[in-house]
Amino acid sequence: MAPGERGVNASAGQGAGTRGTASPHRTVTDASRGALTADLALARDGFELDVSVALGPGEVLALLGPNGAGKSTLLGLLAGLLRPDTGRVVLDGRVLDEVAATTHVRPEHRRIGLLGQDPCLFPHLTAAQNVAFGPRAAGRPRCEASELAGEWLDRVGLGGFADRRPAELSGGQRQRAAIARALAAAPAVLLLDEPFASLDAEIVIDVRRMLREQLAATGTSAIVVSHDVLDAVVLADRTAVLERGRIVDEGVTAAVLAAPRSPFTAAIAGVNLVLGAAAGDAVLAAGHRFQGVAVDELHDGEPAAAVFRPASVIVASRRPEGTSLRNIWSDRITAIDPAPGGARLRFEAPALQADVTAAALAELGLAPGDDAWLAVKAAEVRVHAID
Ligand SMILES: Nc1ncnc2c1ncn2[C@@H]1O[C@H](COP(=O)(O)OP(=O)(O)OP(=O)(O)O)[C@@H](O)[C@H]1O
Repeated sequence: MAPGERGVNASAGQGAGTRGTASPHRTVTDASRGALTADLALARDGFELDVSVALGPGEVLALLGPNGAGKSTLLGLLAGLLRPDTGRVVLDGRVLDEVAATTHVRPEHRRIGLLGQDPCLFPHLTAAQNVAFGPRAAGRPRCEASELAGEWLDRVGLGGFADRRPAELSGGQRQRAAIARALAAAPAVLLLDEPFASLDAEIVIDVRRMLREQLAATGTSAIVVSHDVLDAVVLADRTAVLERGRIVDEGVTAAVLAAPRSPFTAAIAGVNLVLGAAAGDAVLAAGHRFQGVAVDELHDGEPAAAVFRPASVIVASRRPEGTSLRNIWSDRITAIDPAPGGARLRFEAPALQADVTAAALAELGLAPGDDAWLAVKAAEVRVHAID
């Protein structure tokens, strides 16, 4: 593959569509490294995971989803810490798990690194010794491993901190050292489970940028579990959304956010999502017709979604009269939350949100439990098919 060419082909899902092919961030340096396919099922205490994931060489996939969706379980299976009930994991042509053939490669021999939100550095070793640990364990001579550790600490911006122990580093520096340690072991795939969750917001920006640069420079494939949509936007080529053990949305990150298929995806994208049945360029849902602009080929009666921004919703205490607005309905307010410049009103059925200015809220005189009239211009509503 030519430098700069992007050869990604992640697909994950049980019926969820895969959107787009562009891959914005990656420069793949080793086309044969980090190609992962996994079909996995695991049932445990009432929870069932059933997913297919495919990761191209050097590709970064963001895995988003609500609490308890199974994100950490999936990473545990890929890392070899958990054994699937059924399924298969193949990395660069090598079978790591094949339940039918009782094949299971142990975690330390899979070439898959796992990094959690806690850096888990050895407390009694210096930063340099921590980073040298993987190369030493892989049989590199001490001086070579130490030289490599020095190079890695430079790469992650810790050049002057080689002799410090973890307790003498800040949280951000510890996570940088942990990323250096993970990458110094030269994994084909790096799994990151909420790697920035314990860091302050301003530090996250720098550490996230550093991680993106180093993944790209090394051509390491990665799956990043996160609750933060920015991780998907900044780090990932593609995004998959996991809910209740199934992948419900997957594709190029921008496409997933622009045309969400699940309420969780819509929430992280900051848009309203009304799921229903297609009728012309509209969606029939909750007894209303949401007229919009079709961005997909729609088939009457087939599942479809209407997507619009909370700021596009007009809120009134009386039914708007004599207007050209096509979409007008009433709904009950469940909550009013502060929002930049005013308030965000949450509604019951269909469940959606509207942003109003503080002045408009005062004029409306509405409170939770009240019914309000809502309207949105058809031009502001995107309608897409759900396949
Ligand atoms: N060790 C365990 N034994 C049994 N069930 C578990 C275990 N760990 C997690 N679970 C259950 O498996 C399901 C998936 O959990 P998992 O931790 O994978 O979700 P998650 O998406 O990573 O959630 P979060 O975002 O909260 O970390 C949940 O129902 C959880 O209660």
